Amino acid sequence: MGAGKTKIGRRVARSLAVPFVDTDKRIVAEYGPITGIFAEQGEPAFRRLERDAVQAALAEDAVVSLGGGAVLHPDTQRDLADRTVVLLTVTAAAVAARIRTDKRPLLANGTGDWQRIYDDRRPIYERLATVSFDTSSEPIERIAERIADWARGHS
Ligand SMILES: Nc1ncnc2c1ncn2[C@@H]1O[C@H](COP(=O)(O)OP(=O)(O)OP(=O)(O)O)[C@@H](O)[C@H]1O
Ligand SMILES: O=C(O)C1=C[C@@H](O)[C@@H](O)[C@H](O)C1
Ligand SMILES: [Mg+2]
Repeated sequence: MGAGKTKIGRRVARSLAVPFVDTDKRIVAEYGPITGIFAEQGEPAFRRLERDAVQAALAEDAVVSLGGGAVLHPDTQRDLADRTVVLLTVTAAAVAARIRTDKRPLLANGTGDWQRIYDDRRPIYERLATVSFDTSSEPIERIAERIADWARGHS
């Protein structure tokens, strides 16, 4: 969470001249704020909606930014196994300055939870990643350009 998937993903897509899809934004557009979905229906319900959004997005020819927990779904793990997956990492110190916790229900108790969640998920993120970029200390535009350059060389 807060690594820059949405902001950097959008710029990577623009640089590669392909469409951009953010699965969180699609869910919000259809069902309203994520905090409300978590509060009213619970996390498992959110994960089901998210899985549907991810499946639809991965059928498109696009740069897709996933929600931070999308990879928890086993079907998404399977789908990503043969895709180009860019892992964005960030240090706890850098993310503390970025995250507005009120928009992220899983961080309602503060950024201390961020590290715990990251540590829990790290093996999944790293297993699925084709390549990894750290976003802690460079501007968004610069990181996006490095990723787009990598992608052009990779395909
Ligand atoms: N390299 C960067 N340098 C400084 N600020 C950044 C950088 N990347 C992202 N940010 C800022 O951090 C915040 C979170 O970025 P963004 O929403 O893109 O993260 P995310 O990975 O999509 O998070 P989530 O998992 O919650 O969807 C934004 O306010 C963004 O402007
Ligand atoms: O890391 C997570 O589990 C989440 C990250 C966000 O992108 C949203 O999908 C939601 O707040 C849950
Ligand atoms: Mg995002």
